Amino acid sequence: MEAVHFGAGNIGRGFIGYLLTKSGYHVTFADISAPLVEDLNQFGRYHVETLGSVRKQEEISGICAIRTDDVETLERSVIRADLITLSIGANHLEQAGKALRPLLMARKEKNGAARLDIIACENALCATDILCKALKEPEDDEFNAYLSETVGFPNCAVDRIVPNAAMQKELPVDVVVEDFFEWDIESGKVRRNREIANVNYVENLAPYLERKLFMLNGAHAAVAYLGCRRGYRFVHEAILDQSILKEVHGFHREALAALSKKHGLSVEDLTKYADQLVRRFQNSYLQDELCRVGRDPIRKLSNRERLVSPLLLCEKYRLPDNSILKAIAAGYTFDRKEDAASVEMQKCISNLGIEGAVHKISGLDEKLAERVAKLYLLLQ
Ligand SMILES: NC(=O)c1ccc[n+]([C@@H]2O[C@H](COP(=O)([O-])OP(=O)(O)OC[C@H]3O[C@@H](n4cnc5c(N)ncnc54)[C@H](O)[C@@H]3O)[C@@H](O)[C@H]2O)c1
Ligand SMILES: O=P(O)(O)OC[C@@H](O)[C@@H](O)[C@H](O)[C@H](O)CO
Repeated sequence: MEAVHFGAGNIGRGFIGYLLTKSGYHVTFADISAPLVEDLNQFGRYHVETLGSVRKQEEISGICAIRTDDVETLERSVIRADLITLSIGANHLEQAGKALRPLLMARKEKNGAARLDIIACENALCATDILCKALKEPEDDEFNAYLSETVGFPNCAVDRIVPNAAMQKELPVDVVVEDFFEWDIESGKVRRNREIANVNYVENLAPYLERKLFMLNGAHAAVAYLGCRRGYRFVHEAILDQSILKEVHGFHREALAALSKKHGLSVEDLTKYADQLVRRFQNSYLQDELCRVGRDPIRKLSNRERLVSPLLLCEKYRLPDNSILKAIAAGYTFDRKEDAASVEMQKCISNLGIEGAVHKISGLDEKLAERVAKLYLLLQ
């Protein structure tokens, strides 16, 4: 089985490429970064080092890589692929969909009968749907019919903490990961790849996806933004701070009450899930930097994302929401010169004031924007 994976970054190498190779796929990475592609081709392998109380190193071999601007080579790989996956960042999906369209048109001509699945493995609600929408050509019924009949577009939830590796690496393309992983894929939309090892194929993805995005990524963002305020560098340091831990517990209580109400999930199971998340955040071996976890605050603070979505669910069910609001307020204080979105967000706050910025970026109404603004001022 042939897989093409777009985005040979942390999660691409540390989780998707890792699991697909272990499931017997030959993985070809496609990336915009020329040096990364060169390194992957030079070594043809990399190590995945699991960091925790037990350490282990595994070698992933037999892989290769293509630059996304090497369109001819990429087209050949897309034509023969059984599976295409992506982890390039949710913001890049639209552009990637447009770039993938001519490659799939070529596949339709040369290998049109072969089934294929395309799965976007990003932290976003229904990332594959975003890609699929960008791929379709409004004027081309024949191409759209080909996609509908032959290509599966399952959404998924993807979970493994893969930080930027701080330690000395044997190869420049080696990655470090935590022990835990979970990949939930929408089973009804799969056309071909039904046996990826250790994947949880589920009929109804929404509870899994929202649980992961709200409880892991939402609380992770809260740790990052509150932790940066207090001058911490790493997730495991920030979560040791009792005042931050208290906010994380509060965030989890609020988000899990809303998730339980919406999806009928048991509070007890969600509480166990939350406890496990805190233990994962406490993993000091990972050396996961708060600036990675908080990166791109405009995306994280937007409307259909990890912080505002659970807030709106709490509003809908009239549930307590103060810790989620506090995490959002802390998000607006994120100010890192190296993070372009944080610079843009700070400019937006200077131009519109905090309430105006919250309205623009998070799409919150006057009442909620005012509550965020009050908490934001308290954090200053
Ligand atoms: N790192 C994690 O812990 C983790 C876990 C779960 C999900 N994710 C999600 O996975 C995605 C990637 O995150 P990451 O941490 O691996 O980031 P990363 O920056 O390490 O990797 C992203 C890679 O995508 C490449 N890229 C960007 N645009 C591209 C394009 N159009 N075509 C091909 N390659 C492109 C970049 O060059 C880079 O190598 C994000 O959506 C993130 O939210 C990350
Ligand atoms: O990747 P982001 O920027 O959407 O979010 C940062 C982290 O919360 C995220 O990468 C987690 O480490 C990951 O989602 C764990 O599965």
